[in-house]
Amino acid sequence: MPAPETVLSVRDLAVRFGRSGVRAVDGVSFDLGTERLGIVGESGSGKSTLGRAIMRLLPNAAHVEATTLDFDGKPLLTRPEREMRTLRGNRMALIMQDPRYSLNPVLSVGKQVAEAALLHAKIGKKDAYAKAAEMLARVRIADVERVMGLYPHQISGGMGQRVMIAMMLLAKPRLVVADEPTSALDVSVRGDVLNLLDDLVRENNSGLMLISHDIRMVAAFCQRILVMYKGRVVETLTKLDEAQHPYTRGLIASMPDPRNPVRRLQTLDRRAIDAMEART
Ligand SMILES: Nc1ncnc2c1ncn2[C@@H]1O[C@H](COP(=O)(O)OP(=O)(O)OP(=O)(O)O)[C@@H](O)[C@H]1O
Repeated sequence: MPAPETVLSVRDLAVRFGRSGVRAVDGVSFDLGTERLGIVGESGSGKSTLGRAIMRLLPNAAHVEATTLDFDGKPLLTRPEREMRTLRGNRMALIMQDPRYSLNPVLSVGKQVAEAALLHAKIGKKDAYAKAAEMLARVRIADVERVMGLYPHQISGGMGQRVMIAMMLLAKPRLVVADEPTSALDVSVRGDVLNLLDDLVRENNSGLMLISHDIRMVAAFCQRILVMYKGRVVETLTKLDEAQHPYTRGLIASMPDPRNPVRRLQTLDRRAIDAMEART
């Protein structure tokens, strides 16, 4: 029986696309507590597939297997889709790269945050708009009245992520999966969005999976990092200078270092990485 603070328990999770397809996720195991866990890897390493498998949001062509995939101590893989929909709207939340795809395009920002308030804050219609305005101010949107009247296509990516986080402050999810939540944003607002995400998970005692290709950003924000290569976890780190695997070192060397921006970036030495993987 997992400890009460275990949000998610994953053992031997594997995902295949198509009958004979390669394993996009291959034997991944980890526990997530009420912590910030980073999932990093290059493009195609299986990060998003892992996040979506946990949310049960993969297309039908995906075959998902695991010896354990428990959320709050209960198995996820056998839950009916109806239950999953309820879970996703309440206890589990997904933040994607472009928030405009997660927001309802035909509802104004004010209306959709007010609907979230009606659903989760157990208040009447009259108070829902006031609550929505309060939440939008909490995510540091300055001109709340104006923004409430806008539609998702009229707001910036950074504003969209703030609106998503405002709705999650109402839903109080136990698990937040954030898949590249800042990669489409201007550098100037990335830090603000990460800080809001931090407030969200701290306030609700949630577990956070932060998926990103940017190992430096993840290391600055998360307490633990799983490094993925070809669907497998090759290394778990708490700090970048613990990295032993040539792939992890390659990922670090291939990302710009804000303290040393003129350094020449390296490319991955795939021969060394594959030789190391063949030994394990
Ligand atoms: N719907 C799908 N059908 C078939 N193959 C897929 C599907 N989704 C992902 N894959 C494959 O699974 C592997 C892992 O992809 P995934 O998107 O999880 O990687 P990623 O690390 O998140 O990369 P990126 O950062 O580019 O999104 C890739 O080889 C990809 O082509």
